[in-house]
This record gives sequence, structure tokens and C-alpha cells, in this order.
Amino acid sequence: MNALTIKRRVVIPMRAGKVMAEFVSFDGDDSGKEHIAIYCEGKSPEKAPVPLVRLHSECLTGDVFGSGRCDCGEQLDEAIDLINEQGGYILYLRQEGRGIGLYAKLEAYALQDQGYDTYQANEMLMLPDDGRDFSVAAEMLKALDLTEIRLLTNNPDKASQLINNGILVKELVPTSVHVNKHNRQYLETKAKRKHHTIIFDTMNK
Ligand SMILES: Nc1nc2c(ncn2[C@@H]2O[C@H](COP(=O)(O)OP(=O)(O)OP(=O)(O)O)[C@@H](O)[C@H]2O)c(=O)[nH]1
Ligand SMILES: [Zn+2]
Repeated sequence: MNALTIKRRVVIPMRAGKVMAEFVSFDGDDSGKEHIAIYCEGKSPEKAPVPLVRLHSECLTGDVFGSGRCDCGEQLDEAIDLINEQGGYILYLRQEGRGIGLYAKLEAYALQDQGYDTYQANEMLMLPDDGRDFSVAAEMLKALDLTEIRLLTNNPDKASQLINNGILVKELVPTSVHVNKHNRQYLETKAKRKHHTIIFDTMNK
């Protein structure tokens, strides 16, 4: 993965002006994917000397349309709340469907409707069960001068990929789990097959 440099910083008032965020674009990524960093200064930045960072993989269905098949939309809202409070960054990574793209994710959903789990469905399509390479996130962090972070995630692979790419993850901050009858099996499968730290006894049915 090439080193990246900052291309542009632009302020965007989010949530009807209640959350002021800076959107940052980058030069140097040959993949052509338009990954974005979203920065909030935080209302009490002195309380969190090591910045909070969320790596969020794009999920059009969840992030934009509030799909109940996953919990991406709720997790994104939570991350915005936290960085607005504590200060920090969301790296919004254009890795729809864990890297397989939106159309393929819809194919995978159709297979899940026939009984396959979230990883088997990808494999049935001859696609990686999780094709995400987070080295680009490490390069985005370096371009932002962030080499020590607190990482908001339940996914151990995000932390290990960042560490392997030169980022010091000083703390793992768990993200909430938002369960419903449509996404329970998806969440359970992530915990079982990919060791996500998901605590089910706090989840509603
Ligand atoms: N292929 C596939 N992708 C899915 C499915 N459900 C959700 N996704 C994608 O999974 C990704 C979820 O990303 P994140 O929330 O950043 O990551 P995570 O691995 O769940 O880890 P956390 O940091 O703990 O939330 C998004 O790109 C979604 O589009 C599915 O059933 N199949
Ligand atoms: Zn989702």
C-alpha cells in the first residue's frame, strides 16, 4: 500500500448543524476508492489525549437506509456521537459488503435467505468471506499524523491489521451491538467464525 497524503479538508455540518465535522480526502491510493476521514474536535478533547478512531466499512443498505439485516447504521450513529463528544475520527472505508461490493452483497443476502450463513454465502459466490485490507486505513492514519489511537471495534482483525501496519492501538473500545430478529444470526456468526467480541446477553430480541 502506497503512502497517502492529505488532499483536502472541508467542514461539513452534520445532523442539521449539530455536529461540525471535517471531511478529509487523500491522494495516493491507486485503487481509485474514495476513502474519507471524518474528524470531530470533540466537546471535551482534554479528556481523551489518545484519539478515538472508528474504521467503518461502507454499508449502503445499513448506513443510508437503516437496514435491519446488519447493525451498521446504528454503529455509525454511535461512532458519530462518540467522536462528537470525545473528539476523534471515523475512517469511512469504501469496502461495501466486506469488500465484495453492493450487488454481490445482495446476491449473498439471497443465498442467506436460502439458509447459508453470511460467510458461506460469500464463498458460494466464489468470493472471499472477508476481503477487507485495512492497510489503507493505516496509511490514512499516518497521513493524518495519528500513530497512536484508541480503536472503536469488536473485530480483532481490524486491530491486528493496523498493528501490523505500524499503528499503535493503545486501547480497544467495544462498539455496541444492536440486535434484532433479522440480524441475530449474522451477529452470532461473526462472533463464532471471526471471534468478534459480541456480548449477547445485553442484546434485546
Ligand atoms: N458480504 C457481506 N457483507 C456484509 C453482510 N452484512 C454486512 N456486511 C458488510 O459488512 C461490513 C461491516 O462493517 P463494519 O461494521 O465496519 O465491521 P465489522 O467487521 O462488523 O466490525 P466492527 O468494527 O466490530 O463493527 C460492511 O461493509 C457491510 O456492508 C453480509 O451478510 N454479507
Ligand atoms: Zn451493514
